[in-house]
Amino acid sequence: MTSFKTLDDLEDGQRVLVRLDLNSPVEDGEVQDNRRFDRHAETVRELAERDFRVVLMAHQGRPGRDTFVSLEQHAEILGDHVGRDVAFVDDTFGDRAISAINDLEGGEILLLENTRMCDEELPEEDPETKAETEFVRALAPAFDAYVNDAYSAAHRSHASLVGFPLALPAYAGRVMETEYEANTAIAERAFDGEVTMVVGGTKATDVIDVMTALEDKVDTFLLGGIAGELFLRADGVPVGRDIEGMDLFDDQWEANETTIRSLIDDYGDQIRLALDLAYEDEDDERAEIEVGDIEEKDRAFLDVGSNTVSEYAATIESSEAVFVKGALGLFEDERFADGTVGVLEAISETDCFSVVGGGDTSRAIEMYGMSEDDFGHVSIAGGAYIRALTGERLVGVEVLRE
Ligand SMILES: Nc1ncnc2c1ncn2[C@@H]1O[C@H](COP(=O)(O)OP(=O)(O)O)[C@@H](O)[C@H]1O
Ligand SMILES: O=C(OP(=O)(O)O)[C@H](O)COP(=O)(O)O
Repeated sequence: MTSFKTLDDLEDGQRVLVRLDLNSPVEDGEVQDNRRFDRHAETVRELAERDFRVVLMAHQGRPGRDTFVSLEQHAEILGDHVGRDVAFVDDTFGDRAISAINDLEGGEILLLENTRMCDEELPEEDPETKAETEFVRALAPAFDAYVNDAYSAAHRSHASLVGFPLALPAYAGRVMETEYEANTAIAERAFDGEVTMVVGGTKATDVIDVMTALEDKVDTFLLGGIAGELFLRADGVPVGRDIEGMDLFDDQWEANETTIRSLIDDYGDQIRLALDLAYEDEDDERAEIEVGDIEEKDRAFLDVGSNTVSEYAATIESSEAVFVKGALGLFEDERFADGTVGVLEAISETDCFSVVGGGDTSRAIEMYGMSEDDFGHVSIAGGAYIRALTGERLVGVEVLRE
């Protein structure tokens, strides 16, 4: 279904430059292990086992932010996942990088420094301009082939993602292949039965964009999270009060009220809203209330209620395909995880085709002891996943296809 070349098309024994997305949370300067390392390790291991000289590029954070750090720690974490040494050189494309690349033997792995430490990486420019940068012109001649595995960064027109494919024969890595296929399935595949989409999380515009793009493809949207509350408010329920320190409702309501109302008017039959909601009572316990009994906007709701979970689970059970974007509640707090965990468990127990995306939502899978193997695909992409769902083409994928 794709027209890009994959690792199956690579001739053995070459010098390959591989772009990964190891962008990770950083706490007190310490890079946190996460599933991006685990997934990319498969591509890296395969290349090393096939005796390629493997040179890796990746980014971390953005200049000016606390998360903008060296990739030295990433080399160690990735090495643990690959089961082989991953050497590191603190240079992106200068003499030290070139010399470390030239010293590699077949089967050895080297990670270059954070691509965003190179001035030419970040400005969003077209692939032709990126291919002319000194970064690409200096590094490309040291390689026979370029592999892009960084699906989750493929919406960025940065040199390491779009410049090299014009300078070298270009291939998709295993993560790129799998993510592309799963995340475009909703737009490109025809399913025999019902297609259901669970939408929640904190960003109303993401939810609106997905619903607008997919109203022809999805039979039922199950709403929750902050986005679901904004739809309930449009439906006349007095909800949408922030918990202290958060500012999630009023600006989003102002910016999106008209669109939400017209979505309800146009596609009301496809949209299911919570029947009940959960909140924290005076004893700090989870309590629930039917939506019809809410009279005033006097408290923050942090999850959908148990009747909603049962209803949503029943819809999931009779679906042929289920896609998830966004959490149904504040699942990081165990008291308010029932909605998110309930729908994920329902998906994991049926044999429907399923894709779970969005960085935060997919974290709930391991937090609550579920297994990734029980889902069709768990995406490691955030922004790129949303773009794929809404039919937007990803520039990093397009250059590989060309
Ligand atoms: N009612 C709610 N109140 C506060 N936070 C919520 C609520 N519902 C969902 N969330 C939060 O939404 C986050 C996920 O939002 P978002 O970033 O939009 O989705 P994702 O990261 O899955 O793409 C979760 O971390 C969750 O805590
Ligand atoms: O983590 C990433 O995106 P995501 O947070 O949307 O999943 C990518 O590495 C892109 O990073 P960027 O959003 O700093 O360009």
